[in-house]
Amino acid sequence: MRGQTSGIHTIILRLEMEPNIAFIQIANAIHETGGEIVAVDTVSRSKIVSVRDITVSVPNTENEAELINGIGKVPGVKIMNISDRTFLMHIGGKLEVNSRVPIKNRDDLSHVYTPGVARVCMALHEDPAKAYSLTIKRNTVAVVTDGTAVLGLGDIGPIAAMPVMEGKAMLFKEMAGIDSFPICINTKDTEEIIKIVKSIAPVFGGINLEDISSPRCFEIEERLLRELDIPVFHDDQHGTAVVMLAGLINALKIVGKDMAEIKVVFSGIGAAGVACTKMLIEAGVKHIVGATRSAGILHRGENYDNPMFEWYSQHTNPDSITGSLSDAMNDADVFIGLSGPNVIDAEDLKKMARDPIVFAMANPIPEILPEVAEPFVRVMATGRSDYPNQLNNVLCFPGIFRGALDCQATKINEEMKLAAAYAIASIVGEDELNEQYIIPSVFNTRVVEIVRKKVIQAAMESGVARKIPHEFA
Ligand SMILES: NC(=O)C1=CN([C@@H]2O[C@H](COP(=O)(O)OP(=O)(O)OC[C@H]3O[C@@H](n4cnc5c(N)ncnc54)[C@H](O)[C@@H]3O)[C@@H](O)[C@H]2O)C=CC1
Ligand SMILES: CC(=O)C(=O)O
Ligand SMILES: [Mg+2]
Repeated sequence: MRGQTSGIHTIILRLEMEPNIAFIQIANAIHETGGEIVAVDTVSRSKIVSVRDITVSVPNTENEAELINGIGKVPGVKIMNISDRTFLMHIGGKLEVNSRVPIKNRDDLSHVYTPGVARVCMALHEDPAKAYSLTIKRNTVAVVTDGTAVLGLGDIGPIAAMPVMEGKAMLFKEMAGIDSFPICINTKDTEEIIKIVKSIAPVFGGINLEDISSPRCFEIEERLLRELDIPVFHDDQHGTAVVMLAGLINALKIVGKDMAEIKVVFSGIGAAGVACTKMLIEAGVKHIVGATRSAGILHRGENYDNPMFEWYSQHTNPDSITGSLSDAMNDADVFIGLSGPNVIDAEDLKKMARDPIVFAMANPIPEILPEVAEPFVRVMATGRSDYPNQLNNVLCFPGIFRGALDCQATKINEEMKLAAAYAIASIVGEDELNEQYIIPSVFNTRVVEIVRKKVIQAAMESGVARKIPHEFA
């Protein structure tokens, strides 16, 4: 069984072993504590001692402690070092900045820097639009957070948010060739965040807002959208909504149900939950019910302090049902979780209508683990990479920004988001579609290109493209 703590967790144990030790003793000690040997490398070997690196995947941190304890008890084996592969990959950070033009001599220097650079500065002073051809603006996106809703970890602050933001920047680069940089801001004040983002905007071709908690994230995005002329995209809202819709389009084909007929239950009415709800309403879903831990099912009969709960209660739950999340699950066709770990159980799934679809998308621990849910559901998806059907906004943000940057869109509008959702769904062919494959892999190299094309088309048709890429001319 895969662990709840953080998905695949790999450690490398450096062991010093006396020559008479049978490796099977070590393998047994690992196996007994739930570990799985991934690789064995011999570092050195002599008549007295041999040193080996054993790479082991462990289900969770408790098993790791047990495993180390177990190996420590094998006679003639000494643990020399334990390294955690995840941490090793973070040493020194995950990003660096490279220059695109070599500086080999004085002449190069005088072109890329002073005095030559001054002429370029003046050209930009006369015509700021040239920033798209003469600076990094054309291909650079800021990944902006205040660290208040980092994955499902909550308000862990801007420093602790950095590994996620560096990760997002890596994904922009690896998947779509977009340069991006983490901007982790040390304030939670809405006005201050808006002011900072507006101040840094000249450098960037787009702003990807990330892991900013609700309801502040809605105002921050709305204001920036109005006040900036470059795309501003809150990934946790719209990237998630695009990918969720893509998954649902395909899951509904499997169960033979229609958007207009289904009943959808949401857990978690935050940034992602609200945006996904809006997207489903746009896609024609009529029957949506949302529930939160504190307020239960949101309904018209109640007044809520949270403005988004108020909006939600007015725009969903047409039958004004009341009760808990568990009550909402009665006869639901689809459950969408964008909240926290283990909020539903098998009993809740048993109450659902035929062929339940469950998207338990909370990271890193879903609302219900697939191994618990699978006996009771037809289609199961999570946000994680270690289960089938990964519904994660990484399928959207690289391609949607690639498209927006390539046509110098002033914004990423609803038309572009819907186009991205249908583009992602279309990658899974009718002959390939099945319960375990409703959404393309994040490593499917066609995703970015297809999303890019459809997004550019939608931008052109909806009048927000400032440039027509040559293949569309
Ligand atoms: N798979 C994906 O691509 C994505 C997944 N997510 C996940 O969705 C969740 C929510 O993210 P955001 O909407 O950005 O955060 P948010 O802070 O805006 O909203 C969180 C919502 O979930 C509720 N919640 C939090 N912990 C809960 C718990 N233990 N039990 C029940 N309800 C709980 C909160 O009350 C709030 O309504 C996170 O776990 C996040 O990792 C978010 C974006 C993308
Ligand atoms: C995937 C993502 O953006 C999140 O869980 O916050
Ligand atoms: Mg996020």
